[in-house]
Amino acid sequence: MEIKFLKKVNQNPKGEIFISGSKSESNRLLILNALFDNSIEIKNLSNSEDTELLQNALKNSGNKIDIHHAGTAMRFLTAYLSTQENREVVLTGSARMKQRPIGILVDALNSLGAEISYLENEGFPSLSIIGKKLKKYFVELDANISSQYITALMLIAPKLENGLTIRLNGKITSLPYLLMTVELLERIGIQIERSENVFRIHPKNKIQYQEITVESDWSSASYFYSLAALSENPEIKINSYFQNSLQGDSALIEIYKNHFGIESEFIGNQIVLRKNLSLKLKTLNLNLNETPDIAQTIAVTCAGLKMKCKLTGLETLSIKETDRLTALKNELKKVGTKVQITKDSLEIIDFESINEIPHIETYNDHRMAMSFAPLCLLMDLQIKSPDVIKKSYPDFWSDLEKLTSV
Ligand SMILES: O=C(O)C1=C[C@@H](OP(=O)(O)O)[C@@H](O)[C@H](O)C1
Ligand SMILES: C=C(OP(=O)(O)O)C(=O)O
Repeated sequence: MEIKFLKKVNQNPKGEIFISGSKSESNRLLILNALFDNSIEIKNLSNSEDTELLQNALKNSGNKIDIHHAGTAMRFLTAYLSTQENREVVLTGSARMKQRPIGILVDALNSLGAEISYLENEGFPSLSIIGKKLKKYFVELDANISSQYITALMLIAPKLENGLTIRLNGKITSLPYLLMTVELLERIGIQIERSENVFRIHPKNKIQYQEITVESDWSSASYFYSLAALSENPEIKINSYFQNSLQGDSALIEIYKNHFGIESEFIGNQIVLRKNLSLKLKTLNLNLNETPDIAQTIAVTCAGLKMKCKLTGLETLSIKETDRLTALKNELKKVGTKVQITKDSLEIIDFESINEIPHIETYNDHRMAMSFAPLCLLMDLQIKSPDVIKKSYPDFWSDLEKLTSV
């Protein structure tokens, strides 16, 4: 097994990096392009493996698509393929993908007239999808498991004959991702009305040719906020970000300012991260239901700073690339951090000294590798299967090195 040895770095991180486009925005725009005759010229598309997998899947006209571990792509393609008349496809994925639930989306699509069935376990991939013209225009579904199901429906909605009214039941999880979908649809000229938990998406057959520049990925930026927080005098420049972000993870600006003293100065589309050393660190209480992908980053920042915290709203973490709550508990222990978890929370309760170099397991989860890496400012550590980072951020190791080897 490949291992990355990270030697303790003595310098303060400094330098400039260019992070590629948001994986979430890119994946939405690729589906919209497939539906609307490539009318969008996408600039700064994500170079993540997940986006590449989706791009290849959309070019694949065969009858089997393996989407590996790309959850967003799996959900969006399920909806997309179910509307492609005269096509029959088996949509499958990695072993982990076959444990990530998709029943809520499949039920919703089948209730609209789709013909999707399970090839292995009920409620989970692999799927057999027979493309159909979906004629109904009302659907309701539970919104508390994954917002990706709802986005998947919203993306195909304008192409349905009568558009689609979506009623969401229960608490909406990961809400900013839904709002991102709404804003992107509106940007390409689709009309949407919302009243509380009901979204009405109007039909549209054609859109105008246009260029959209994807903002760089905020979840990827989180690791450098953590790096800044764990150092004394950082000066990290990250590109290219917008003051009006569609990405919920841009909440990092406020979270790292208020709790870790990291100031983000916008200079055009560049953000310069510096540290305000006068902020007194206090126990952190945060609900991360709207920003699940930065939970690991924040937990590890707290561990590195020996700062107690209680992170809540984490109920979706157990069905992501791995069970992220259990993975965090196991690996934080190796860096001397005692953690208690419940099904929706993580609490750092104590710290102890460690006598050996931690070997961090990554559980096929890119975010486990990247969230632990900034600890190299404090200790030597080893990260197993470092290539996992390619799922969202193939340049991560070289960018980290650039900032820590000045
Ligand atoms: O729509 C999206 O692009 C995403 C939605 C979120 O998933 P859930 O809605 O399942 O929490 C997030 O965790 C994922 O990385 C990307
Ligand atoms: C959860 C994630 O991705 P996905 O659900 O698309 O596999 C992620 O990138 O953290």
